[in-house]
Amino acid sequence: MTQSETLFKEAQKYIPGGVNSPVRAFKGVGGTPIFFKHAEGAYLYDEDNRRYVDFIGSWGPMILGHSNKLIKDALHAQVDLGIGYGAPTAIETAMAKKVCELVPSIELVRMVNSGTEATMSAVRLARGYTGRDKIVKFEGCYHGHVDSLLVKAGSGALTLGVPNSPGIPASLAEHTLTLDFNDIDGVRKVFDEIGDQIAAIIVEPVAGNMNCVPPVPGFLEGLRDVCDQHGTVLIFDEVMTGFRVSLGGAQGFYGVKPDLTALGKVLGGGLPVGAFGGKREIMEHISPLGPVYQAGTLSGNPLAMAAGLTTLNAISEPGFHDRLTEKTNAVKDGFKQAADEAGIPLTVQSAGGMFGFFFTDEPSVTRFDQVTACNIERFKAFFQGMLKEGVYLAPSAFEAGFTTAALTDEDIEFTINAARKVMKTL
Ligand SMILES: Cc1ncc(COP(=O)(O)O)c(C=O)c1O
Ligand SMILES: N[C@H](C=O)CCC(=O)O
Repeated sequence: MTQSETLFKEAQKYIPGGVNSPVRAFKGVGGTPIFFKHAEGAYLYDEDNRRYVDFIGSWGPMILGHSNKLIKDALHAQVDLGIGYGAPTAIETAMAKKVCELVPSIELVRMVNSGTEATMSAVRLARGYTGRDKIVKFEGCYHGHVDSLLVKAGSGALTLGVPNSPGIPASLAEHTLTLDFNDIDGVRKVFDEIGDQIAAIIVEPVAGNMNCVPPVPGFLEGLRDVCDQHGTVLIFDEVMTGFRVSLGGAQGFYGVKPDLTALGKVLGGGLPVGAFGGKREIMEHISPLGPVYQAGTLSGNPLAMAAGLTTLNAISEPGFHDRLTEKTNAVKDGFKQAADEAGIPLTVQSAGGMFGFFFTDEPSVTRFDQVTACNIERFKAFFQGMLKEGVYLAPSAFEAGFTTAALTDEDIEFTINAARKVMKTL
């Protein structure tokens, strides 16, 4: 037995399914999840001392790579000052200022502890602001495990076949309308009928929880237009895309301004952080300025702020995202070439520092039904083959992959050589 197998057996005695978040259980690919004990730069090291080139980066936050010295130093310095005070600190304001500078649609921002809290609070605010109950989301998009948003959801909910989770009252779910991602005509049709009842549209501007599906030209612009016409709040869930697709997130990359934005992942530099922010006029409805209640014992805690602000400063270095995108493109082109050489139909898509690959004949994947029609068995075999070769990809065909600044040319070459070898076995 490997150490991971032993540890997984023990974990299952005390933790549901042996994991603290479902996708980690490897149910989407089979086999035993790998237990890690150490990470450095582009690499993860498991309990059996095997090294893996990591393309998950703790599900996105580790954009600088693991155990980054700048972040470790910032954390050590903050620990010496105190771990948390439950009261205002200067670093929270510095963080909020930085977020507002990097994401110009955000005029006021509130820190929370996870992406889930960020989207949950943004939806509550949109409902409180408009006085309407209904919200629109898109099939295959995942916005955390928020009751109103776990309807036809992506990520682990899709991987495990429970996109509509039990435990959510029908009387709540009926306020969530789920439409097709990238279908602006479908959105317009619904808004023509009941637009005046819809509080918010929430969307992942690049869908990263049904693999990686960028918006088709006109989709995000169309959402902006529909929301303007109907007094509906447009929420971009940039928990995954924020500071990753570009320094200004997907909204900076595609040039469409939402009313509210949910952030997480990169924002916390690896610590548990989320945030929501946007137009001053809307954000002023949040407590204590306004009546929409929202709070958090550990919100804005100084350790998370130190790791997050250090990350945001580091990625603000000129050219950071160009270099990250180059790395992503090299991986993307390498996977495609490896597949072509082996005669395996593959489509690879990306946006900045995120990517996804689909075992399909379709030249591009823009719709949810195309995602689910892909060859999942081939994905599983590829995943397992790459794992054996020492490359750690997301353990589900419905998750995006992430590149980090720590990836070297040699790591990318190593990964592409592994892909060449594995593609030939599929
Ligand atoms: C787009 C998106 N929104 C929200 C979330 C929820 O974030 P968290 O897992 O930090 O609660 C995630 C990831 O889980 C995500 O990818
Ligand atoms: N797709 C999820 C977040 O982006 C994966 C993280 C998780 O749910 O554990």
